[in-house]
Amino acid sequence: MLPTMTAITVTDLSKSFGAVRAVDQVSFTVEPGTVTAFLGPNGAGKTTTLRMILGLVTPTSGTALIGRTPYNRLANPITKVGAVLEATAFHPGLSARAHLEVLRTAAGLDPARVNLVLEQVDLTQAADRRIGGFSLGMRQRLAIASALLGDPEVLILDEPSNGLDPRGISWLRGFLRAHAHEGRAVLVSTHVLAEIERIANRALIISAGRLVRQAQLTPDSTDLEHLYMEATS
Ligand SMILES: Nc1ncnc2c1ncn2[C@@H]1O[C@H](COP(=O)(O)OP(=O)(O)OP(=O)(O)O)[C@@H](O)[C@H]1O
Repeated sequence: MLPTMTAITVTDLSKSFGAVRAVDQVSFTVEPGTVTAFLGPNGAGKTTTLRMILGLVTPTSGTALIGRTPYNRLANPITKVGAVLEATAFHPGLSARAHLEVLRTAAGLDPARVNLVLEQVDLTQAADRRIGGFSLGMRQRLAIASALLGDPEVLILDEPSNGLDPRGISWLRGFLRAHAHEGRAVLVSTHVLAEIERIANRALIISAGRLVRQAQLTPDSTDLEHLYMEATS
């Protein structure tokens, strides 16, 4: 287990875009050592919530804390929180290794981290190729490698299995489970219920901006699809 444990605490978080109430009074915690699935229909407010936790969207009201600190006030955020968001932009002319090296240098991390995360996401063979030539799955692996670079205690992933092949999805599942077993907190937004059901300890279901269900999950007894359909009907 890690020496310092960090959780995510979201309290009465709301965000309006003009007349659209994208997130409405949402409160939840993500405990260390767990995988929490963040589920909900298209447009329910998942990405907006994750972006508020990461300080990329300013809440209309409410708070989102990493441990006891808002993301934007963390001393060296890359070492606390790793994030994979939708449609990550990379410089197409850089190699995967160069991209990671830029991040590593900016954050003052150990040079050995680059090879380590490349290995973790199985991109070592492609490390010196231009990102412009990468497939969607390879970009997704690079986004995950970037999130892992600072060896963070909290992982926030928006649709991380997007573009991954079956081997990649299986790897991701094992990886997220292992990450939580080490005492880290994992919050993962997904539409692939069958995938997340096998590894999540907890589900948060959001619909039309409101948190409509929180449930503990057990691998054998929970029918996540049923829970989801019921909560979002
Ligand atoms: N920058 C923005 N400006 C205006 N409206 C926005 C903005 N970002 C999100 N919204 C709106 O907020 C609502 C929630 O969107 P959000 O992207 O958080 O949903 P989501 O649950 O992540 O959806 P999906 O599963 O389709 O990715 C939607 O109605 C969306 O149109």
